[in-house]
Amino acid sequence: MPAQDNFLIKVEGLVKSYGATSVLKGVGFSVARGEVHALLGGNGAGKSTMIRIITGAVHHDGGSISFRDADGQVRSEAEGRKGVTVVHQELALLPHLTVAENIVLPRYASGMSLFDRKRAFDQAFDALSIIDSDFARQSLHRLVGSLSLHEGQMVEIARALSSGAELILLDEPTANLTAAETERLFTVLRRLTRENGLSVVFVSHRMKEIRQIANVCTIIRDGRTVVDRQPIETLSDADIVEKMGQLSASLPVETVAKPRKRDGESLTIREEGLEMTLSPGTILGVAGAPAGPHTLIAALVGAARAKRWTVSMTGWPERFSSPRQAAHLGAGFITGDRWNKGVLHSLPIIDNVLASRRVVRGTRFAGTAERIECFDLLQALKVKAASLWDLPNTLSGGTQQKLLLARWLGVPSRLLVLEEPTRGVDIGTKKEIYQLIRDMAASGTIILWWSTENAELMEICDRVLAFDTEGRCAGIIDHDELSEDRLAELTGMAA
Ligand SMILES: Nc1ncnc2c1ncn2[C@@H]1O[C@H](COP(=O)(O)OP(=O)(O)OP(=O)(O)O)[C@@H](O)[C@H]1O
Repeated sequence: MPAQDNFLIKVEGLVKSYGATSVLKGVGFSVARGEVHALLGGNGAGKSTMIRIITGAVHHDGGSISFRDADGQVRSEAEGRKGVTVVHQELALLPHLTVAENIVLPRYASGMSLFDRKRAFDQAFDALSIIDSDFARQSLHRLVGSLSLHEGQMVEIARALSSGAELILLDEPTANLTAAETERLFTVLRRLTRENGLSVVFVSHRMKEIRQIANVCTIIRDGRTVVDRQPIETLSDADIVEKMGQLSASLPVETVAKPRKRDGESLTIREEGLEMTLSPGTILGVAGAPAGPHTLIAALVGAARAKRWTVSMTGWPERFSSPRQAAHLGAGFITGDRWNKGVLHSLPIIDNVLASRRVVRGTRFAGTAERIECFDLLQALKVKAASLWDLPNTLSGGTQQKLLLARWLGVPSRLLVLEEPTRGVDIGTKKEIYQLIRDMAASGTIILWWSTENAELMEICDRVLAFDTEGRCAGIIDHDELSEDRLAELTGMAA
């Protein structure tokens, strides 16, 4: 452990409230040079709030932040912050600029620098090549607005890695990255911490990845530090879960599955050379880089432009004409692009939760019965909101994800399509969500679940449809044959 004065950053007694809500109640946190530090805690514990205070985006009400240079000399907050960069859960890219412009923009922050296009493109190419040189070659001139969420994530991470920062704060960076991209990112982080003394703060709810990359961890619970700079290998998963106050995650999982309703309608999905019939209650996992899964998902939710896939189910057309038609006919959808396509930012929590019900039922306003329904749904998902009428941006990222899930819970659907449904959700709640989805399957709903987290697919799915990196179907694996190796082989993502 470094000497007391050798920390790059030290946060002490940090306090922050929003109105009557006390969020940080004296948090302490420090990061040494050259370490990968896991910052852990359940949804709403205060991790993002602390990160925003460190970067200066949010003011704190009390406590202190101090920065030191490599010689241990104290720096001003303004000077220290110059060495800090952050990748937030929600991407912060400018859609009307190209990929290259987005990557180099922070280097022109003074407003006085002249923009040298050739140099900028070279710098951006180098930055993006750190993660994926093919993607770098193809994408530099593309507008960021035309990128998928997954591509945007790579651009944002490349920008941070190439910024020359001494400290990178990564808030759930691997959601939307495939296993191979995550492995490449980790290789780069290991190299930069070892060779350049870069410090990394890694916020994640994916235990396996936390153990792969982090040396040390701090756990925050309800606005207070409960574990301070402890080497991660000294804590078992159960210890971490217990310290986070997530006892539900360590409860035994249901070993006897509920009997599934199998006598309803089956769904057949088809493309050239592939036909697959899903009986009611099937949970079909979808694995692989987004190119393939996205075409299938778009077809199932009425958003496809290409005519690659057709579906057949009684009362359904071969291809949905719109998302509205799909929803009316019983195909629900939870997008993986929470920020742009999921959360209704200017509407209160209650409207966010009831959105799907309103489309299906054709209602517009929240009556007393709907308010009670919304309240019950939030309770089922353990969402703590001061009021149903607050805006969703008063909730933490993982809690916003729960709002999207609440939208479809209990809505009688024939099919529910889920893209990374547990993104940013804490370990305890993940288990509860698995159970809720299993219950929906038991009532006969067919579930299609795309995830970049293989462990999750192996836990929840009856079968997995794997796509290769070109977007072609590479194979179907039954639950009993599922393994990390098999998934890596079929998706072309062996690390
Ligand atoms: N602008 C705001 N107004 C009111 N409350 C807020 C605001 N921003 C955050 N909060 C509250 O602060 C608490 C901590 O949120 P924060 O985003 O820091 O949690 P987190 O630990 O990052 O959670 P997650 O793992 O879900 O991202 C939450 O209860 C949240 O509702």
